[in-house]
Amino acid sequence: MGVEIRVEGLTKRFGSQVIWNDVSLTLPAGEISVMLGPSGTGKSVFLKTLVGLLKPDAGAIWIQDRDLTQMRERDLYEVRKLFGVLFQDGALFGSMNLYDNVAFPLREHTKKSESDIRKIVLEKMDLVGLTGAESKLPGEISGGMRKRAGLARALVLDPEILLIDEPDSGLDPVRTSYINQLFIDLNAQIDATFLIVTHDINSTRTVPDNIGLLYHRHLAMFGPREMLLSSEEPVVRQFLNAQTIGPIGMSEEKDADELASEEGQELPPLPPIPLQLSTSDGTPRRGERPAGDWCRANGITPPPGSFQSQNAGVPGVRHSEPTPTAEAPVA
Ligand SMILES: Nc1ncnc2c1ncn2[C@@H]1O[C@H](COP(=O)(O)OP(=O)(O)OP(=O)(O)O)[C@@H](O)[C@H]1O
Repeated sequence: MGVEIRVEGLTKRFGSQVIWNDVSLTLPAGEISVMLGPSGTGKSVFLKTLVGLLKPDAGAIWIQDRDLTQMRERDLYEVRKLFGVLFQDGALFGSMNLYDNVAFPLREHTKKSESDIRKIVLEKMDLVGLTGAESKLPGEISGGMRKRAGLARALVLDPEILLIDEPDSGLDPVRTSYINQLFIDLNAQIDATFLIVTHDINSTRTVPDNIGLLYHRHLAMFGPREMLLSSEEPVVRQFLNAQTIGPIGMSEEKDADELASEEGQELPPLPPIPLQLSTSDGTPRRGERPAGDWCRANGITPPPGSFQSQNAGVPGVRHSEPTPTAEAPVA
């Protein structure tokens, strides 16, 4: 059973540099949320703060009625066991084979016997489609396989919360689709609360139950997928629809001259809201809602053509309904 995380008024600074200010949101238990934002807006810092690796300058992080920001190191150590974290590169030990990498947290944090460890490691490797690759070294496999090995390792302690930093960085579109499907299937199976940091708009439009956008040192918006995909708020609209017209420029904010030059230009229409990815075997997920539910409940007319396909509706989109399989190693 995943747990809810409630973030209240969180602020993080490094010296005089404010990373983000007064961030408040609730990651609903068992649901998949995505955090987006231009480079350098502090998405990774947000993940590290949630897991207690960085201390915020103000605010609270409530997990199971306890504020993580006020905990002593010993309690923090216990609470961290609720988390599984997948770092960008999988953070595998290069000299250990995949089996030993995945077994590592069990050997470090539990007193389980090697035969129990073996059962768990093989089960998690199977879950991420890596059966048979146990003896490979991280350097011998593709980036996608490394990420899945990192995911298996993040799963061995049966986390309630899974934090995933840019799972698609360095992956081609097909492998990104495989890993997206894997997240949906895993979420149904383990029912943990997922937070995924990504730059990939197509994944953002089809995978999560909720979307957040960090921009210009604050949380521009956080809410259900349909709310953000139908939003007319300029920053949200521009970012989620990968458009050039809007307040976001090449180096974060456009200046007054750049904005003035856009005056009178018509915004491209909002693309259709795609169907959300469903599990490969039809198993329902806790966060899943009927298509169009949020729009109906809030009296919003979705863009024409919405909820007709999983086409993400923005340039460069892929059509795919992948199922997880092993990938060929990259030479
Ligand atoms: N330990 C640290 N000490 C000082 N500054 C830091 C530290 N960690 C991150 N920063 C700064 O915080 C800002 C946000 O970094 P972060 O890596 O969280 O951004 P991001 O949104 O994840 O970027 P990207 O999308 O490019 O990965 C950057 O300016 C970075 O230099």
